[in-house]
Amino acid sequence: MKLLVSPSSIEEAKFCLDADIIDVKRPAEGSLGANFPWVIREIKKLAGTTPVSAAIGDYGPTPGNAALAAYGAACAGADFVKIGLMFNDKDAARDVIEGVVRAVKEPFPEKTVVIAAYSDYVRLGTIAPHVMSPIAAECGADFAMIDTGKKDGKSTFEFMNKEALQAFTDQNRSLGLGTALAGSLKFEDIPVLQEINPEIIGVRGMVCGGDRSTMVKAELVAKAIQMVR
Ligand SMILES: O=C[C@H](O)COP(=O)(O)O
Repeated sequence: MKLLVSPSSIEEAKFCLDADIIDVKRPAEGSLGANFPWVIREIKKLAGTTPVSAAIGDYGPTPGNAALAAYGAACAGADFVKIGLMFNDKDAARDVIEGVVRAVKEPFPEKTVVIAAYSDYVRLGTIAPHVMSPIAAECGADFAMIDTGKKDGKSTFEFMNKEALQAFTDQNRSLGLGTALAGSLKFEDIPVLQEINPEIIGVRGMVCGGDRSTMVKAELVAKAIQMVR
């Protein structure tokens, strides 16, 4: 299980260099809010051989917008391009995922596409993670992810229990997809996450000390790395 940490700036990224994946985002623009291409570029330089991920946003059914943003993130240097589906329509999900996969993989076949659905999909009225995964697999994406869509401090574990997260991870494995789990995860969730054993867990609030709108703290990143490895 690898640790993905989400800094929101170049300054914060300096505290995340020992994580397995550095995930560039702009929390002020939503759960998977996109940061600027120059920030992705600078963090990629800073990261050296550590893979860099970039969130491109929480999207409605707008495949053109999503594909262009995905291409932009890949051109800026992201090794992982991550999109959230903030709508509930299977056909539209297929269009968005197809667009994003093609935009990234045609020029950069080695890059990784991550499709996120939200653990709080019922309250958001968005596509369920287990419905999204088979579509992501059919379209050639690499990872299916769960995150919380509304960042109000409620954790993914408040919306999906261990069994549901395990079923999602197993389903993805059988579809040939990797799994990333996130959503206000806490240090005390790490043992159960290790039992579920997704390929990646993603954190921000945990390494900010609980409030994801504050700065990432180097000592909390070190603690998370030590607990995960
Ligand atoms: O990709 C993972 C997210 O950045 C998780 O953020 P969070 O832990 O604050 O919910």
